[in-house]
Amino acid sequence: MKVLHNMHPNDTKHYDTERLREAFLCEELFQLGKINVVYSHIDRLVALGIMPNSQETLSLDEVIDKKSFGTDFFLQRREMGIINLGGAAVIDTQQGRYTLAHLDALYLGKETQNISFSSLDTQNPAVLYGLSVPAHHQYPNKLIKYEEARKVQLGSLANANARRINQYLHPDILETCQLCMGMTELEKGSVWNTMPAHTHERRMEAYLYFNIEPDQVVFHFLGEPTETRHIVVRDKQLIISPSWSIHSGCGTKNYSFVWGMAGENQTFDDMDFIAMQDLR
Ligand SMILES: O=C(O)C(=O)C[C@H](O)C(=O)CO
Ligand SMILES: [Zn+2]
Repeated sequence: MKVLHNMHPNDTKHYDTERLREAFLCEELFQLGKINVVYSHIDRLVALGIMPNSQETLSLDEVIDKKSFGTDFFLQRREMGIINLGGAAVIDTQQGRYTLAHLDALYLGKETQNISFSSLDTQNPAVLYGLSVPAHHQYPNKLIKYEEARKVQLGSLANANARRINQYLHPDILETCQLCMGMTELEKGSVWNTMPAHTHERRMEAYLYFNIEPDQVVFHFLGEPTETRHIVVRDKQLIISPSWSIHSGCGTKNYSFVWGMAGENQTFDDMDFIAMQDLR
């Protein structure tokens, strides 16, 4: 399990490229036949990269032992959201079986047990991206199909930021303790996400970029609004963004990303927008 620590904005100003990448970026979350786990001390968010091949089932309990989390099983005191970025997947739990097509999502509430993952298509393995945070109430498990996610259209082609936000774990769709999760798709010809940039003091955020071709990159912008830095991000790489940091990106071509938030509130619009003239 990879562990990422908190960073202070005053320290971050002095980071060079390597140190920035170490603190904010996870380069290799997905490996065929494996479950990879990243533990961030920011709001105790855990990111999981789960890529079962069609021959074997991957069991969460085999990767996350009692010692790592101090509980009898992973979701004993946690909740989790999963979005499938690959081929069809089956997720089995003691409470039920769920089939996820490409871009479907699943919410697993506190106390869900015996979780395992398999791919249905030999040619096209499932690519399951999970986020988990502490939870103190049990809400029911729920499958959210891509079509059922709440759709919000933002930006314009003229500003190179036309994009669709798909909100899966959102208070209008289902109740969760704190986890919010969704996926943003940029239209062809649009390259900017989340600009004008914002922060939200009450929530941290994680961005998992995908649909980036091998010869393309996204420049992800982070830092305090007056002390911005960038990290070059490639396909299926993860950025962890503390609440004091902007989180925005500009690609060399259109791309998509999964965002997830945890913290004090679930009010999506509770953002402090940065005026363009204040960005530095
Ligand atoms: O493209 C966007 O804008 C986003 O996807 C914004 C994120 O959802 C976000 O930053 C929510 O706070
Ligand atoms: Zn945000």
